[in-house]
Amino acid sequence: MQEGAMSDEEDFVPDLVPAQYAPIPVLIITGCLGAGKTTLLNYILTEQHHKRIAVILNEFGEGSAMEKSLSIGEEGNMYEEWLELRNGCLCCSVKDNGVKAIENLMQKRGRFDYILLETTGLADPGPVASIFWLDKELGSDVYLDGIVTVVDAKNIVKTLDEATEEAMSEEPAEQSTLGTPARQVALADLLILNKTDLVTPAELDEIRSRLVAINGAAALLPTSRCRVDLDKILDLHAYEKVDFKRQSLGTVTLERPGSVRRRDLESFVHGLLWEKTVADRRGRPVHMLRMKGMASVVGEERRLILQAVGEICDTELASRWEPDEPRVTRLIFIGRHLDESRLDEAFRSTVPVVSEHQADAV
Ligand SMILES: Nc1nc2c(ncn2[C@@H]2O[C@H](COP(=O)(O)OP(=O)(O)OP(=O)(O)O)[C@@H](O)[C@H]2O)c(=O)[nH]1
Ligand SMILES: [Zn+2]
Repeated sequence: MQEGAMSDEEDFVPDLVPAQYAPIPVLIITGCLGAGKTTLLNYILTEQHHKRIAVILNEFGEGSAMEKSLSIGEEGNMYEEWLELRNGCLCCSVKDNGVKAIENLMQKRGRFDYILLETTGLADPGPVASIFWLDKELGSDVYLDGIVTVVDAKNIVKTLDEATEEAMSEEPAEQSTLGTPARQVALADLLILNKTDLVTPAELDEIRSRLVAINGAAALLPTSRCRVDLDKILDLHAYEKVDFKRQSLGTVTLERPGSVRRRDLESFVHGLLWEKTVADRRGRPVHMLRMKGMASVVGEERRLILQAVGEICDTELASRWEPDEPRVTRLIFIGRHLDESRLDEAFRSTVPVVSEHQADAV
């Protein structure tokens, strides 16, 4: 009830007070237990980043200095404690998925300009990521800058194999047979291949091809102790630009010059994600983990960005097309049972290219 009253009041505010704060980017850091997530956090915080960073820890592992320095709340309680870090950074630890922490963090607005959120090693990052689109109030405060998955080079092949076996024995037939480790890889915008000091160059090659087979769209940075160039991690803007350089087994891209109707595009995406209208040659419906897209929509000067994590989808208008920039629509899919020609066929038949003078038919 109070919340309702508050948002009513807020509705009047924009007329009187100019928007004071721009939405703050949130970077989700995920990866298996012990992969190096906290090492990455600590590294980012100690490097020069010219940002005031707020950190949200979603769990307590053993061992890391930062985690130890936080006292742990009672088991099962929603717990939150704030800690001032170097360079005016803030740190907070929570036992839930981090959304409540972000809401609370917003009360400290103005004291930070970037949020790092470390998920538990056992978690599928999908639900956390999609909350930024589902929760509209939260969505005006923060935006998802990207998902970084830290991979333990020493263990990843074994972890992927075991998790897939486990998932296959548990799940009923046509359900997701991808374990959490593979989902973490699939959802990544950036893969940090950590602990390269513990493997041979030949092993590294094998790991790379395993990762690329699951997610060929993510950038991949091999490293030790997460010492990566911060420019490659912070401000990813993974959901604003759509990069199509790579391709692989688990990744399909479709590209068509020209403009399309927004409603055609949406019905294609809905059919794909919800009605499962597209299947591979063996009749298995596409199991989409991630989709990113950028479209040129008739009658619209800005590019339309499409995003999906699992079945949750979001569209948003982004930057303007330059006057002489060729209009193009591109979609990238990461998932299973992806058959490029079937997808392309469905795309062509559902989303015809239309010319600008047909714009009134939108
Ligand atoms: N040899 C080696 N050890 C590393 C590297 N990166 C991190 N470690 C060690 O691996 C262990 C786990 O690192 P963390 O950063 O705590 O991993 P995490 O992903 O946060 O772990 P959880 O929060 O428990 O899931 C620590 O003992 C690190 O010092 C690396 O590149 N090489
Ligand atoms: Zn950790």
